[in-house]
Amino acid sequence: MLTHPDVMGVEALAAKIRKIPHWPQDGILFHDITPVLQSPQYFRLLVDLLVYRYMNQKIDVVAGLDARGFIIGAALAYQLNVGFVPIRKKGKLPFTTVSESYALEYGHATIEMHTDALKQDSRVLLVDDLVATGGTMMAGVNLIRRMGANVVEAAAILEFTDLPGGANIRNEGVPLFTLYQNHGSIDSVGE
Ligand SMILES: O=P(O)(O)OC[C@H]1O[C@H](OP(=O)(O)OP(=O)(O)O)[C@H](O)[C@@H]1O
Ligand SMILES: Nc1ncnc2[nH]cnc12
Repeated sequence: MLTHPDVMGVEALAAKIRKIPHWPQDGILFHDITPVLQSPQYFRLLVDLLVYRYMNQKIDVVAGLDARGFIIGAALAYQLNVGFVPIRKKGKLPFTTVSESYALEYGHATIEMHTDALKQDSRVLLVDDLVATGGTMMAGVNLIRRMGANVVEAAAILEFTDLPGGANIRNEGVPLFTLYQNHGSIDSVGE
């Protein structure tokens, strides 16, 4: 039985996220979650915090966003004892798909989901690592809703408060949960 994970550990978990200035392009402060994943202690804390939040929410399936949402989402689905649905970048899924295009902080993208991935009215938990502009998360929400399923919550480790992504998602009536909020997607280092 899971005991309540140490919520005080969230600050330390967030501090494990490595910041890389000007990557992949000038002006972006890239938030790299690989140090969290590499740490047995913090990867477990991350998954346990989310398991604890959703274990009594009657989640039918976890959907994860390509690519970092796969890592967190798959671990979460396993612990919640539900299936996992990958929402992939365009051109990767072999069966018939539904797709959504959206704008990113740096560029544009299209994501896709298999047309048979979700049952009508199913209760879906959507997972990614972070919300910047919110374009990716919102596109995932739209795909799930277009398949007639419900987004119980969209969840991520981190939300950038200097971008309107999180607010935009909530304004669309989507419940969004982020473990940590941080002002800092735009790099001021060396400017
Ligand atoms: O809120 P947004 O502005 O949409 O940005 C957030 C998205 O950007 C990153 O993924 P990316 O598209 O870089 O793909 P990756 O996971 O394959 O690196 C991140 O993992 C989120 O999915
Ligand atoms: N600043 C950032 N760091 C990591 N991933 C991102 N995706 C969009 N913006 C990002």
